[in-house]
Amino acid sequence: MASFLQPSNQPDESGPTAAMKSSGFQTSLEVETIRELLAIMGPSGCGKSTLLDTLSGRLGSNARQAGEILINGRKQALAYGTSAYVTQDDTLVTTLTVREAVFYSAQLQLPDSMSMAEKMERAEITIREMGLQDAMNTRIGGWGDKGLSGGQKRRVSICIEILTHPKLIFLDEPTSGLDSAASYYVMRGIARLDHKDGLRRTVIASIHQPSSEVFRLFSNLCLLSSGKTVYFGPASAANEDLEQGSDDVIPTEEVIDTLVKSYISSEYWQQVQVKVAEICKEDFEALERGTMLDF
Ligand SMILES: Nc1ncnc2c1ncn2[C@@H]1O[C@H](COP(=O)(O)OP(=O)(O)OP(=O)(O)O)[C@@H](O)[C@H]1O
Repeated sequence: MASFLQPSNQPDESGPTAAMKSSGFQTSLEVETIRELLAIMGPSGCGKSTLLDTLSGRLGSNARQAGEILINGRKQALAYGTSAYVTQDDTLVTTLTVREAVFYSAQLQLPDSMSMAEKMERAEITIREMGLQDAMNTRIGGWGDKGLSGGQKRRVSICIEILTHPKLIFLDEPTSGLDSAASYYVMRGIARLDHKDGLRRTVIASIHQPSSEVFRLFSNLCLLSSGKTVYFGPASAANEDLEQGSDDVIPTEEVIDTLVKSYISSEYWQQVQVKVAEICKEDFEALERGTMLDF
């Protein structure tokens, strides 16, 4: 698996890179997750959903935002179909089967240039990609009308959002309300997408208390505390970095301050700065050559 710090030699095959610098919420984050999964973690109220909303351009007008969000090193709006946002709530029509729900959605979302047969095929492939082939003809169901399990419903919601093959996928707590097995199947479906269809995606998910199996699926971790980044780097390296604590009782604010300072003076922070600068330079050079980075 490629490290998140490895430069891409083939920018035209890469997924998008989102970078957010020093927002007005005092969150400072640069995200580089080409072909990998980034977990945004932290205690309740630390700002996970806010960061996700900010990166995806969904932040409400009543919130103040500063800094900039760069996609592949450039300020640009996310074009229709290039990104998807899967919310915590499944808003599905309970009387439809999985096949019907995904196919109807394909008819609405996919371009007129695709034939009905192609749309049907895309729907079926997407259902299989998310491991729902055995539930293809099961009604979604709701209160008093037992249908799919919670985890299966979440996977149907994800199917509907990935029909257009977005390269940037935001997931807000995709495992909330699910047991550890269902959480694992949801996240494994997402993690395997690239391998199944060969399309490369950037996935950014806020996640609460993942099991160790789910955590291992993530390549990178952004750990927040009170809206500040206390760690951003390879998920596998987070343990050793954060376990160096002390037994002394220190006020929470002081601990957060120490963690933020320690992160900013760490090699991970330095490497992220270098990587973001490289991406911006690559984009500038691509612009000069007239070969824009593909999104
Ligand atoms: N960087 C920040 N600076 C200041 N306030 C922030 C910041 N990020 C989020 N907030 C505020 O903190 C509150 C909680 O944020 P948010 O809902 O994003 O947290 P969360 O981690 O997603 O919480 P939960 O896990 O409980 O869903 C919101 O009122 C939000 O406006």
